[in-house]
Amino acid sequence: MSTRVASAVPATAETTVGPEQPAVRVRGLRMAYGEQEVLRGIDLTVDRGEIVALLGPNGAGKSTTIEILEGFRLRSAGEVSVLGVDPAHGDEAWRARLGIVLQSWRDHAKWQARELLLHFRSFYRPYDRPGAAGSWEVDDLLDVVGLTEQARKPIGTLSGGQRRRLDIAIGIVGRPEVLFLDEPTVGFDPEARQDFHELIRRLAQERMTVLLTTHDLHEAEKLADRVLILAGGGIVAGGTVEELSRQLGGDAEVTWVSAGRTHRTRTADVSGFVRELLQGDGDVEDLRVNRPALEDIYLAMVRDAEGTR
Ligand SMILES: Nc1ncnc2c1ncn2[C@@H]1O[C@H](COP(=O)(O)OP(=O)(O)OP(=O)(O)O)[C@@H](O)[C@H]1O
Repeated sequence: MSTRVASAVPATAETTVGPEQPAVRVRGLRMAYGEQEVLRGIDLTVDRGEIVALLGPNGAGKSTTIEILEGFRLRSAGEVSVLGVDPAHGDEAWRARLGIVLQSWRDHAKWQARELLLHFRSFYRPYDRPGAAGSWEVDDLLDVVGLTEQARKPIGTLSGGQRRRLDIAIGIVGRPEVLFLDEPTVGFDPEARQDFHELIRRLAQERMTVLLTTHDLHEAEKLADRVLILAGGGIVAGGTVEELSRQLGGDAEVTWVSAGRTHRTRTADVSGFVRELLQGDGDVEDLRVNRPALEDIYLAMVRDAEGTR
């Protein structure tokens, strides 16, 4: 757990976050490490109960962004609010409303999973609110993350995927309102990945807000309501995966052969174009439509954004 950070960032007024207010709101966020400017003024909003994936290449600033939101790192400039509080000034009661799963985490290899969860739960118990579900019963939580059999095993004997599930259990033991996950499924096999996606979706149905980072476009596609692509110091695109596909890869390539010659054109309106083509006088053979894969579009966009830095 991090210690609280002192801040040069002016405090913003604390507000109560109602259902209509976003869980996370960021405006003009900038971050420099010495001379290196990593974030150049990013804006993002995450609504209550939403699952948002922050996608981007190595070094894009994904961890930096969520560490600022968690209150672990002080920003250079910009406005940030998480559950109505500026993270640079968040107190322990605010911190108890967040869940955090870092990229890697190590504990003493001889501790047992159940013991460790009981220990972490004791930090959250004082902040359980009357009438609310409160922090998890540890045995229920072990069951939910699929670690019942490993409950009393030393942590050092867990596999990589089991260790990651324990990290996630630690992150959610206080039943957070907002959960930050930094590359949560690294080391998971496909089955564990699918279980994890189901778990996160189930938690989001209970109005938990999730902001996760990933390199994996397929993971973002499977899990997130919305994807934000961070590259070159800014959010270069955002939306649902379908919106991104339309926004970024709207033009499909249509090829066909007519009178022995191959023709090629790009269009956003494939059906309209093909209808007109087929209604025309010429013969049309070997008609093909190619849409670029989302992955190719993503890679091209990241290359563009990095090229303009
Ligand atoms: N404490 C630090 N001091 C100096 N530079 C840092 C520090 N932390 C991160 N950086 C630099 O900031 C940039 C962004 O790093 P960050 O870890 O936020 O990126 P990321 O998108 O999470 O990358 P990855 O996908 O590899 O985890 C990198 O160039 C990194 O070297």
